[in-house]
Amino acid sequence: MAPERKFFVGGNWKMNGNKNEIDGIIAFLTAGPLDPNTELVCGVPSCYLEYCRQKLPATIGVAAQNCYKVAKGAFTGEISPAMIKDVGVEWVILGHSERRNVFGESDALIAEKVGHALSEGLKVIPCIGEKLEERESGKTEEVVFTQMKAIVEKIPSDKWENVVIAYEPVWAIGTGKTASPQQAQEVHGKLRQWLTENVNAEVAQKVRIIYGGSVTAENCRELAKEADIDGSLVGGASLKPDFIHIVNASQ
Ligand SMILES: O=C[C@H](O)COP(=O)(O)O
Repeated sequence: MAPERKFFVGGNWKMNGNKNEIDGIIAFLTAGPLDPNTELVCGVPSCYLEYCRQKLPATIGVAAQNCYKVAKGAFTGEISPAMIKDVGVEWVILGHSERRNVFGESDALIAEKVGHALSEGLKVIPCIGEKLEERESGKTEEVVFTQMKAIVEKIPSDKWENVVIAYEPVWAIGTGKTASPQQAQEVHGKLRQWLTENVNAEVAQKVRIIYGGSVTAENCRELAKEADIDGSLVGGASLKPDFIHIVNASQ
C-alpha cells in the first residue's frame, strides 16, 4: 500500500446473519481495537441496512451489496441508491462476482448501476475479476481490462474519490485458494497502469484497489505489504472476531 492511499477494508457479509448474529458482529467491531488509519465498511443484507447503520459506530461505514440503475419504479425486488441514502447508508458494492455469475449481471448493467449510484451521491465499490478458466487460458488481463473499461466509462471525472475498486479473482472467492501476494500485486499493478493510460495518472495514483478472495487473519499482512494492494474485501472471515486482525493488517 502506498502511504497516500488510506487502507480500506470491506466486510462483505453476503447473505448471512440474523439480528442476533449481527449484534455479535457489531459487538466485536465496537470493542475493536480498530486501526483509525483504516477505512472500514460493512456490506450488509439490504433488510438490515438501517439496523446496522443505527447500531454500528459512526466511524464504520455501511454498504448495500447491490442496487438498481434507476431511482424508482416498477422493478419488483430491487432497491435504489436513493433508498439506500434515505436510510443513512453511504456505500454500495456493485458487480460482485456472485451478481455477475449467479444472477447473470452484464458489464453493461453493472456500469449503468455504477453511474447511477455515483450520480445519486453514493460511494461505490465496483468489483472485477477473472474466472479460473480465464486465468488458465492467459486471459486475466483481457477480462479485467474489459470489465474495468465498462465501469470507467460511467465514472464522471469528479467522482473518482467516491470509488474503491475491488479485484476479486473468482477462483479465490470462498475457496480457501487466496491469490498469492505476488499474483494479486501483478494484477493490481497492471490495473493501475491501465488507469494511467486510459483515465489519467492522478486517478491511477489516488484510487484504492483492494483485493478480495479468501483473505484471512493469517494472510492479510503479506497482501497489505504489496505496493498496489490498498486493502481487502472480505467475505467469510468478516463474520468472525478475527476480522479485527484484517482491519488492522497495515499496522
Ligand atoms: O466480497 C468478498 C469476496 O467475495 C471474498 O469472499 P471470501 O473472503 O469468503 O473468499
